[in-house]
Amino acid sequence: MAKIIINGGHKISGAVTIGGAKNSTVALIPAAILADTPVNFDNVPQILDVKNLQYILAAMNVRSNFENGDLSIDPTTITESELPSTAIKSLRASYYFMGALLGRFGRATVTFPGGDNLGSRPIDQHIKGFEALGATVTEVGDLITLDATAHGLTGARVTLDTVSVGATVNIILAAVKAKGQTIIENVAKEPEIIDIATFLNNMGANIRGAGTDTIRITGVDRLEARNTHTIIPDRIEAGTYMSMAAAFGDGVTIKNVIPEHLESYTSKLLEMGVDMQIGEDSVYIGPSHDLKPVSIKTMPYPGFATDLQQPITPLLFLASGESTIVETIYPKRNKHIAELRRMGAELSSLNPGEIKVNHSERLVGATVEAAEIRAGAALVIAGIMADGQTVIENATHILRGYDRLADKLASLGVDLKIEGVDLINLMP
Ligand SMILES: CC(=O)N[C@H]1[C@@H](OP(=O)(O)OP(=O)(O)OC[C@H]2O[C@@H](n3ccc(=O)[nH]c3=O)[C@H](O)[C@@H]2O)O[C@H](CO)[C@@H](O)[C@@H]1O
Ligand SMILES: C=C(OP(=O)(O)O)C(=O)O
Repeated sequence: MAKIIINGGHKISGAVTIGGAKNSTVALIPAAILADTPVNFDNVPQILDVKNLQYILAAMNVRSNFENGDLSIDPTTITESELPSTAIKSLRASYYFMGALLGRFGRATVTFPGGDNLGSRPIDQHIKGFEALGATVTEVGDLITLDATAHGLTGARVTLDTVSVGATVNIILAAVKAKGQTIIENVAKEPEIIDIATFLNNMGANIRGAGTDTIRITGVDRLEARNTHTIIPDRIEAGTYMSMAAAFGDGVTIKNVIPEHLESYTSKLLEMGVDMQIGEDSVYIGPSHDLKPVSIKTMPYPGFATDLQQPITPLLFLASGESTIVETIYPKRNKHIAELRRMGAELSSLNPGEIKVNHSERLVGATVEAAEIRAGAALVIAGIMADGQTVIENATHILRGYDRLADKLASLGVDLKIEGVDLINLMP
């Protein structure tokens, strides 16, 4: 079981470069199996989710090679195979193999995905989309079987009942080679969805409207990669380092950022009074003084991201009064609260989805547990701020999605070590 051990209390400074977006990468890799040629990605983050996706690809006889942030995938020898359920369960985005395998073979059998424990995470909207395109969906226990081999997939109009990133991408993957036109309404507008549409369109797909409420897809027969796809920077990783820098920094530059992807986040930091200079593709955060409390409500993009409500929390401890967070996407996403309280922080949740964060004068190191990736990110920041040693157990959740965490934090001056994870395999 991986552990992160931090000797806190030392201010951070310097520069950190943000990696490729986890939530793009974990969709692009399954999307690659739709290609009729090998595909190449760069700016790929070194995260456990990528390793597990490579493992799943290998089970389908799809070779992949990952070095120095460059990932090549050759899906031309793909075979239909049983997918390794432990790897499928290790991450949420394994659900993209449903759409991608449907698009490739007209059928798929995939174990219900894993991913972080944020409360209930249904996939009914994904299924609704697959059925609209003509797939028969059967669920037996944990196994979901999708089958459209009798008549093939045919374009259809699908209106999502809930704005869902996963359902939007999964329906795109299934529709991209379907017969005719698919129209998906009430879709998610996250930048990662635009990234995936760009990758597929550059291979010859016909996807229009990514980034708006309605996406139109006209099916094509072949997808051929002609160039390397550069993955967009991870806005959640960037937001995490911005919070860390504002909470306990002496001047930190965060590079490889698309500031437009973080507007609802940076506007909250500015409202608090964080010293921030936003450049074209970088953000400088100066030392913080006299921060004000804020009210935050998580919303689908372009609203305040649920994936940043926990990472911003340690910064809220510095504010002069009580801040409130309303978590509308995952009301039970509060596994950080008890752990931060163990470190001396004052925060509580009396009603589901409502968190009150108070000024907390001093944090002290403790042994805590990362129940999920962003709860873990909050603990990393708190551990850096705390006096003494913090041991974060169950740190695999954090390493699922934070690129080269140990190297990046060490370069900012953090005294930390990671134990119990196969680091050699995570190195370039
Ligand atoms: C791999 C990936 O990209 N993960 C992100 C993705 O997760 P994920 O794609 O799983 O999240 P969704 O956007 O689908 O979920 C949004 C909301 O819709 C609900 N819902 C979703 C699908 C469905 O079929 N039925 C349904 O009711 C969910 O319970 C949740 O309340 O978006 C989340 C919300 O921004 C982020 O926290 C995750 O980091
Ligand atoms: C919840 C997250 O990831 P996943 O959907 O992969 O579990 C996240 O990145 O914050």
